Amino acid sequence: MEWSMTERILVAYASRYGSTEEIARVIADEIRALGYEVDCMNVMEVEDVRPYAAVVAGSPIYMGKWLPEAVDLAKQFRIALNERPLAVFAVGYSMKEEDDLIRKSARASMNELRMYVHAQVEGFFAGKFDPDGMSTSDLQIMKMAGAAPGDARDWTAVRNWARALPSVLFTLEPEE
Ligand SMILES: Cc1cc2nc3c(=O)[nH]c(=O)nc-3n(C[C@H](O)[C@H](O)[C@H](O)COP(=O)(O)O)c2cc1C
Repeated sequence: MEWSMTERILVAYASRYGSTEEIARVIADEIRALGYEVDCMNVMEVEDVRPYAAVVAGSPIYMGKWLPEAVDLAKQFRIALNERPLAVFAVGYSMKEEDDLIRKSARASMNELRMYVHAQVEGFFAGKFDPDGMSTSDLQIMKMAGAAPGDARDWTAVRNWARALPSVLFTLEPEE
């Protein structure tokens, strides 16, 4: 099948405090800069994935798992998602450090998702911990985990991942 540059790509994200949304928007901008049409929206706003030639979906990791609404997207649209190229990414604060165990647990955050869909590409990005505006219970959990506030997002890593996506997903380099 030939993919035309006018076909649309969906970037869908879940996000509790906005840091994953910002990563999704940068991913969308990078793909757009390659000449593709891109829609970027919260997973809860997605009505159908069939208008899209490919889908990129991401969620932050909370207590070792994707947010439920992001898993729901995969569950609800599993047939259509398995019929088109799919890339997924997880955002977690633990990933500010490089470590086999952290990697393993980040990969495990997608276990439930993998029950429904098969993604061709998986990405893992460090997130952000900003106590401002955070719920008391979430703040308590982060404090108990001994996390220090900070923004560990690596925009170069995000951009590089996004830029490589169309050629990987479509196995076709976009035309200049
Ligand atoms: C209650 C709570 C639990 C979290 N659990 C994890 C976790 O299991 N693994 C991880 O890497 N990060 C964890 N984080 C960090 C978030 O994934 C990180 O802050 C992310 O950037 C938040 O994304 P958001 O701003 O889009 O909601 C947790 C944060 C909170 C507040």
